[in-house]
Amino acid sequence: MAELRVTAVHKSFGSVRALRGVDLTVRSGTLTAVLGPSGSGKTTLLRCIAGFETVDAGEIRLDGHRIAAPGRTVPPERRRIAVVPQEGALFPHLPVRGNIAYGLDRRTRWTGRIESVLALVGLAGFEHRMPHHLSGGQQQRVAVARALAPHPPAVLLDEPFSALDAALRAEVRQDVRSALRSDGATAVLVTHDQAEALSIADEVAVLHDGRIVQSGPPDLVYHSPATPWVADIVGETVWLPAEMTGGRARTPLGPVPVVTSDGRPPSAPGRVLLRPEQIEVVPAGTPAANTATVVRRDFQGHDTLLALRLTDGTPVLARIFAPASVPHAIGGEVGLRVRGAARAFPTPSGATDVSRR
Ligand SMILES: Nc1ncnc2c1ncn2[C@@H]1O[C@H](COP(=O)(O)OP(=O)(O)OP(=O)(O)O)[C@@H](O)[C@H]1O
Repeated sequence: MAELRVTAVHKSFGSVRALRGVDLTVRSGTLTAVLGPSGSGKTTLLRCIAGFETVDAGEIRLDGHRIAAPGRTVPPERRRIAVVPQEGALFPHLPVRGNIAYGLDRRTRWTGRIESVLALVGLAGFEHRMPHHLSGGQQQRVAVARALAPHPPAVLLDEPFSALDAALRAEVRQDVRSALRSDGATAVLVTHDQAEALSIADEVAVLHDGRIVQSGPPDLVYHSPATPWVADIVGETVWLPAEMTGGRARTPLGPVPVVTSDGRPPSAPGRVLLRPEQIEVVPAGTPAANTATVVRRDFQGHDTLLALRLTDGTPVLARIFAPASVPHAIGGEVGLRVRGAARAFPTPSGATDVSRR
């Protein structure tokens, strides 16, 4: 397995600038999730890495070798990078074994590699099944086994779990993650699903309009987003207008300690970011709590996301975990307190975004 390094890559289609100077490094044996909304350039980036598209500027290196630059393109078959598409695209007329053997040389077919990659994805003993006798999740596991079998230098996964239903998706992605890890694969997964990116990647790279705007470990990107846009794309947000002085912010939820990306205490008006799990719901009338009215409930099984409105009209989201200790009927009143510090974005443009929710 090899390090993958994308440096200042640009790619346009006519007047559409799909990639505008992408920098991305995927360390050997790690998985990076490229997270971005529709049209941000995820598939184009994957296709440039795989060799299905040329690059207009910049370069891509795999294990130190330059595989793409303007006027220099190593063809896809010589890159040996494996691609797992959205739906497995298995050969329907071949059994599982035949599907995996397809890309292997004759000798490797009989080394036990097919059995070992099947075991890695949790399908030991499935060699003779036909694809139409497999569930969607099993088909995707076979697609991953097929990708890993020839020991490719890198594996690219293009929204590989999007066709699976929610419960199966969580299970298959964790199994695929551990298969990639056990095999030491260098992998890039593109997705627009923030939960997927945060849950399976070693690093998350956030793509916005053809540029990586932040990359780092999932907890860093979630807790210390570089911009308000990144904050919104990686999770639910509570934006509050704030006056900031000496490491504290005056907000509609009262005084809150704040942190900034450079560690310096902000001293400007702007807005602060909290995550819904930082909002503690207590009984209405609790001393030092802010009164709020419940306007919507989104029950998610293990937790519930509450949309609330403070008495001054400010919208707030709170995540409460089952079993809820405080009644929270729609239209009812509760008290709110803040846990931990807020992230400060001392920009005067804050009010516009706050009004979105
Ligand atoms: N072959 C092409 N010809 C013209 N425009 C293209 C082509 N491929 C992609 N684009 C444009 O480039 C931009 C980025 O597209 P891309 O498919 O890479 O985004 P994406 O993040 O993968 O989106 P999605 O999540 O919807 O698949 C879009 O504006 C798209 O319309």
